[in-house]
Amino acid sequence: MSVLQDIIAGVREDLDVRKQAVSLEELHKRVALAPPARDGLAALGGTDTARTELKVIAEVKRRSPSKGDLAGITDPAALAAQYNDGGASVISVLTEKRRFGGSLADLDAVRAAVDIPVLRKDFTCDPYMIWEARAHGADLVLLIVAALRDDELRDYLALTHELGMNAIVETHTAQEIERAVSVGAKIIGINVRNLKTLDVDRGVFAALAGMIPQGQVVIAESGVRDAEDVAHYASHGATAILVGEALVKDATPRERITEFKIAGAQAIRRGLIGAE
Ligand SMILES: O=P(O)(O)OC[C@@H](O)[C@@H](O)c1c[nH]c2ccccc12
Repeated sequence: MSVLQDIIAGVREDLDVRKQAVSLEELHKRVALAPPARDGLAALGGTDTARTELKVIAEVKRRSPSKGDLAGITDPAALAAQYNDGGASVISVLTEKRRFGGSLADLDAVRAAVDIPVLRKDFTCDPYMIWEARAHGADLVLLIVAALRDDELRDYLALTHELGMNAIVETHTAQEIERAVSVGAKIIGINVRNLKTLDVDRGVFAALAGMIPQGQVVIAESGVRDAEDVAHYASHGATAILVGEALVKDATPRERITEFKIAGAQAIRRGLIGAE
């Protein structure tokens, strides 16, 4: 079994427990009463024609299969507030429990702490999880192409939009990008972490980003360590970067995000001058 299949098997077991506790009908009611979703696509610059700044999606990430414990985040709300103050456009909250140490409680805490859009980052493998995300105040969900068939990808994307949310459609290969584009994904993430080996190869972004049609939001996911990595992704066409480890381990994440935003904007400006 691949790492991804293995993770999803655990996600399904945990999901069964939650389904017993809260029925889909109950979630429908909660969603009907929830305030409407915020516009995550606009927050990521999806409606801009010219890219002048690099957006940052800052992640609340406690643990990962490749690195183990990353940070003992005692107050996810306080961390999210720092991300917000530093200039993040979206906060990502990992809710997967077994490998990433996350929870819906983390999502709730972050949702209550910030006004910007929040991404529920999980291994979406059932429509229930999309309803659940919305019921807990999420504005975006993650759909991983490698984990879904085309019909599922289409259905889940449609449900996400019906609930007023946006999806980040995550890819790793040229073929997955083609699938994401063909189902009409507006926000496409390229995760440079190989799901089989868990190795990071930042060159993957540069190799694949050009395949994504103009006008789509392109997110560089994983492996941002410093301003140089940020500049690398920005100069190869990223609209946004998704950063976890580097921020949760930093003593001053607010300042770090600001630094990343400056590095990103500079790289974009250099690219524009170079293209003249
Ligand atoms: O901690 P990093 O290297 O900055 O990576 C963040 C993010 O890209 C990573 O957490 C991630 C990308 N796609 C995922 C899917 C599921 C879980 C986690 C992820």
